[in-house]
Amino acid sequence: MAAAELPSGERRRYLIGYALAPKKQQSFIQPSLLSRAAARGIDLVPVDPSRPLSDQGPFHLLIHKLYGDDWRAQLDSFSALHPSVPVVDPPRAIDRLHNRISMLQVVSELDVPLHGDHTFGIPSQVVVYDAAALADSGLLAALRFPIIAKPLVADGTAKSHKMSLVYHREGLHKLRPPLVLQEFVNHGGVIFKVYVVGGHVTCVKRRSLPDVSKEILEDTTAEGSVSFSQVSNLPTERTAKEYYEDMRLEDAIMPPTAFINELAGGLRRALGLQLFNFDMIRDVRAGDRYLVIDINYFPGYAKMPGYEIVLTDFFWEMVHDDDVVQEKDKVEESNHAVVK
Ligand SMILES: O=P(O)(O)O[C@@H]1[C@@H](OP(=O)(O)O)[C@H](OP(=O)(O)O)[C@H](O)[C@H](OP(=O)(O)O)[C@H]1OP(=O)(O)O
Ligand SMILES: Nc1ncnc2c1ncn2[C@@H]1O[C@H](COP(=O)(O)OP(=O)(O)O)[C@@H](O)[C@H]1O
Ligand SMILES: [Mg+2]
Ligand SMILES: [Mg+2]
Repeated sequence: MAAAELPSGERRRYLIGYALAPKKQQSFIQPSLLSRAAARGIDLVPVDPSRPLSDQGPFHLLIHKLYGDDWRAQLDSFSALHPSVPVVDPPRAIDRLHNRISMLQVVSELDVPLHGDHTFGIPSQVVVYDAAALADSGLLAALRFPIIAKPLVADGTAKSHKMSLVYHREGLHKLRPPLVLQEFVNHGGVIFKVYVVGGHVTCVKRRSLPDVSKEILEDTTAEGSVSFSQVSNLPTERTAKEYYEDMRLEDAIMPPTAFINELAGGLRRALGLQLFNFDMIRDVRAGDRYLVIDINYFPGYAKMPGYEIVLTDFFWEMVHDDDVVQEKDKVEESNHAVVK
């Protein structure tokens, strides 16, 4: 659809403010996105988080991935002054993704119709708040090794991506709580990344950690742990050379589209978020069982095929929904005027 036309024949333009960290701006705000959006009458402009939002714009939509109380206060006062301007997404809904327990709780509680024999869930996990709990055999009894130790907080810092694969109980001593200890599930070295942009869903395959061999799984004396960070972001050549000599990513079979769409739609509704992705693995022990292991707010969309088109369509829909809201406001105002 082309940009909306005003009665004067001019094209109506829409201003979208983005509040993103410099690294995110660099990856997301590509010239190809700016030009695609501009052709639909949408201009993307950076906001200055240190200045009142109401002094900038006027915006038809705000998108953001910034943290902290100051930023939240900024958004709150902006929304109080401009209730009809959508802010994607509400900070309270994003918060849920900053803790690896509350993040996956949503998946456990999700009630969506199942597609055929395909099921979903999350790996078994426990949360550990302090060093004493790491020595508590009762707490750990429910877990089978190997496990992945993940920082409890997922706030986008390098530290929050630092993980350890732990083969044996002894390997736990080195860890620094607060942590989530999650069962490592063999999944054929392939992860499915499902990108959600409003009602749009795209699934891509990425390399993941390789399976742990039968020998190590059965070796009760296996020792130690291995640290790693952001496997899915490792350069392909290096990953392939180090881990994946036998495995071909292109051979991995995608989960059925209907299943992915149902799951993504259910998560979108339950989370109340428009912009996120989730990481999913297929449990090799049960072929049609998928486990969600991670949910990320406003992920690296530029790596999603055709991201410019998908994001521009989303912006267009958001600003036109806004038109509906503004029209509704006008109607309500005139109704009040009549009653008065
Ligand atoms: O840096 P990018 O573009 O690879 O995107 C990161 C994501 O990679 P992905 O799109 O899933 O491949 C990345 O996803 P993973 O954690 O690798 O699953 C995160 O979403 C990361 O955000 P944050 O550091 O957790 O706040 C994302 O980083 P930010 O750019 O938002 O900091
Ligand atoms: N339970 C698990 N079983 C097997 N591999 C996992 C599991 N959890 C995470 N991984 C691997 O570790 C990587 C990083 O874990 P993830 O929870 O996605 O953290 P991050 O937020 O840093 O991306 C995943 O992309 C996947 O390769
Ligand atoms: Mg991840
Ligand atoms: Mg993550």
